[in-house]
Amino acid sequence: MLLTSPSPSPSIRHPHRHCLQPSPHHRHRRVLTVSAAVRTTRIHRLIEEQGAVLMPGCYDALTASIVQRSGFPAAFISGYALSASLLGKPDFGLLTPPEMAETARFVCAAAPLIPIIADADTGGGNALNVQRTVQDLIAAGAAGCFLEDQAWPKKCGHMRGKQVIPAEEHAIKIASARDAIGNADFFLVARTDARATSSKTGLSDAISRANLYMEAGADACFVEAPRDDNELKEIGTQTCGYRVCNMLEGGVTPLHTLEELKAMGFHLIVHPLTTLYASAHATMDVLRELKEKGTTRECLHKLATFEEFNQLIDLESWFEREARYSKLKEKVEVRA
Ligand SMILES: C[C@](O)(C(=O)O)[C@H](CC(=O)O)C(=O)O
Ligand SMILES: [Mg+2]
Repeated sequence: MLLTSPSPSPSIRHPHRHCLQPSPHHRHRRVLTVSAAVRTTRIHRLIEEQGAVLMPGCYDALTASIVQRSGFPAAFISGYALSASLLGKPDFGLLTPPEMAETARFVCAAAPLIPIIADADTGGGNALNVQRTVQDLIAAGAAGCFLEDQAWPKKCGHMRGKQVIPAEEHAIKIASARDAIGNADFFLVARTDARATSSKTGLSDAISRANLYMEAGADACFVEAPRDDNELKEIGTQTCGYRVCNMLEGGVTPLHTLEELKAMGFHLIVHPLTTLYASAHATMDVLRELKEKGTTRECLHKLATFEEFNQLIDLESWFEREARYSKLKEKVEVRA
């Protein structure tokens, strides 16, 4: 045993946690084994209650607050969407972990009622960088993170030209993330991008990596970019632990409903780019019209109204607060 994690607090056991049967997909050398005791976090509890959890992506306080108000039980801060919204750049390894942690602080404060998982990309370097990244996300209020095995600089999982680091190296990063988490309420998703590295062996390599990362201490695994339903089903039966599925509109994986994916064995269903694409589409549409016609008079139905938007950001509660402190000021002035 190379590394062990601190003993987690005793908690509920669940059937998906470990592969009890040796599987052909356990072909990587076991470099480390962490404690098999079971952890529980907000995300574990949600999965146990709902079976499968639908998690839209967000990229700022406003989108996070809309996700919460729309009644979703959890959200995901997408690296792709943050790279686009903060930098105006593609998901090409340009976004840094401190930028993600800083955004996570605003996002988590804006949607305090739901757990929010942040995209940690590759963790910013080796096992030590991973620990700083994880601790910054915990301090920001995030409920978990995705940590992927791409080589830096990484790329969006559905783009060409991705490379992965050796499986054992990523397993060590997962174990170091587990150590950094300690007893914090933080859910660790190990992602592998190995499916894209070979059309012949990519899927089985990805599955075997996912299982190795589960042994190293992840709470869930995420095989990125399966190509069809057969691949989804194979991942849903051959990987251990809870499973993440990524529903990217326009990506390489067919889109499915929550219920369909639940039946295939998935537990966290992420729609990372739905809010980003919806707002980009709506903005382009309305600006095209403004440019053409010189006014928005005829497309007001495409915009939130002044009242709607003020409601969204809870304006009334700020007027109430203002009034409360004005009254207090009057009282203080009368006494003086
Ligand atoms: C999930 C993801 O990591 C993200 O940053 O949102 C991206 C987006 C996507 O392509 O779906 C990824 O998969 O790399
Ligand atoms: Mg990402």
